[in-house]
Amino acid sequence: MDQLVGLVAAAIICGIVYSILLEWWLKVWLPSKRLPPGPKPWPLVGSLFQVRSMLHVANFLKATQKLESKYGKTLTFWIGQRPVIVINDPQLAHEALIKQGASFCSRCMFSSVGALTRGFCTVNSSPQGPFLSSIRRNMITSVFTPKALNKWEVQREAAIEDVIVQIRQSITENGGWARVNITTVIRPAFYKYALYLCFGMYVEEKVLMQIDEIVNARARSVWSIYVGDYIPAWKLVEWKHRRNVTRLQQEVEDIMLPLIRRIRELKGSDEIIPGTYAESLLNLQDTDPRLRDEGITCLCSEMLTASSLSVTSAVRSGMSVLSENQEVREKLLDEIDRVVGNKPVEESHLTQMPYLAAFEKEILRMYPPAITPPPYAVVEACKLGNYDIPKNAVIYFHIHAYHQDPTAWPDPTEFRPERFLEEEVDMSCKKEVKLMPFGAGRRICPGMNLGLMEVSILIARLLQNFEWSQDDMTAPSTDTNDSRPAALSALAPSSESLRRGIMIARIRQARKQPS
Ligand code: HEM
Repeated sequence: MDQLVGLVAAAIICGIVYSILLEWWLKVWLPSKRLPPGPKPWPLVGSLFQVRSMLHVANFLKATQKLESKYGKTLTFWIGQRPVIVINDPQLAHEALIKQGASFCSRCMFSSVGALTRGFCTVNSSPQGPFLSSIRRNMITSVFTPKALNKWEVQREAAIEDVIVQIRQSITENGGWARVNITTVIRPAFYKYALYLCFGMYVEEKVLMQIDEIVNARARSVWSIYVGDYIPAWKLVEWKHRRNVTRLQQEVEDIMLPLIRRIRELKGSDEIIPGTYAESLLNLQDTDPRLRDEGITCLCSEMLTASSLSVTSAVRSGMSVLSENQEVREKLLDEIDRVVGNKPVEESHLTQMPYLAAFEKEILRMYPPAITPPPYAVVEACKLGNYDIPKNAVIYFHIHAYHQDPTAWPDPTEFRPERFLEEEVDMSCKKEVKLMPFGAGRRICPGMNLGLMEVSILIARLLQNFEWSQDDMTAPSTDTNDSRPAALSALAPSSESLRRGIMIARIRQARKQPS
């Protein structure tokens, strides 16, 4: 009995304390901040129970657009004591990323990300500072300069040829047609390429499969919000995720550490290919002791993830649109025939193919592989428009919202590559944020030119070699890595086929040459 009275008394006291806290939070603390508006958060948990699907980034961002009529295009939510600000307004995104780039250039040091990157040892996850400058500069000079890109052209061509040969083989074995999953055909070929670029050697099929599992897990963790990153006590609930992440990181190290040691031992000898990404990182290690071997494994696996996920997603969207849009398909084929005839499209041909470039931009506008960059952390408290942005704010830039803005894009839901022939749009967003599939500002994707080239070449070659049609017989997608929100897929000619990326391929018959 005494116990029951004690429990009831404790519950009443907790209730009173919570109400006082709520009153103070809503009436005193919150109004003292001039943050962008948003639903009134609850103490301790914030907006977690007010926004549906807040823990899934794509669904969360989609939900914020429904709240625009009430709060405007820039909104604040809360998880625990931390504000999460979503910028759906392209002008404000430009002000933040370009005009105030020095404040909006860091990443959030979430423990869920730290566990997967040995303490933020990737370009993507590293917070602003000298270490980021050093690894980002190294990545650009050793992988993305024209000279470095030329060096690996043969391997890129081999990866593309690998994709074509595989599809052709399936068609032959199946008696004239094949059901092709674009994702599972392209990704391993690109892992192979990226592994060669990193270590100067090819690896067995078994290792490629293992890498695919790791890449998928990384992708999932990017598209989820882990409450434990905001409310430390919640980490207990997310123990399973943390255990999986640690296991995966261990697997990456088991595969890559021996390769790194081999390069260290044989550096300078003719037993290894010179100028690989891993070798450049070992050189960097000589001057920067913060970079350990485990960190090099993270940077190399970032190369695998970055070079395969977005490219595959864009090609999958492109092929799906082409399989249903005969007019665009014919225009592309005409251009390909005119520039290369029966020869395969190569990197050097791309500058002569404006329609292919316009088609690719329209794909990236309608179906951006990343609907937001990874969340930004604000370096120091600052003003943005009329708002005060506190130092620890988490910022999401909603790329999909900018690409569908009716004031920037006439008929934004219509798929029309010609819009990019009529108007030059700068994807680096220096003057304005309009088309931002690669992010913008100091963290803009360093692989932009390579990504654009790979997507164009793959689309052109897949179209040159095969006839594509939708596969209406397959089951709905179980691809958990498809980050596109349902609203975005709904804009596609056939939303389910686009999500699945599974299509029927046949060998393309020779076309009549255009006059
Ligand atoms: C169609 C292809 C691609 C798309 C759409 C894409 C998109 C993006 C986006 C949206 C970001 C975030 C930028 C920001 O934070 O503002 C990013 C960052 C990054 N991307 Fe890409 N990317 C592509 C291809 C590639 C390729 C091929 C590589 C490398 C092989 C690459 C490497 C990276 C890296 C390292 C970062 C992190 C940059 C940083 O945080 O400083 N990307 N990418």
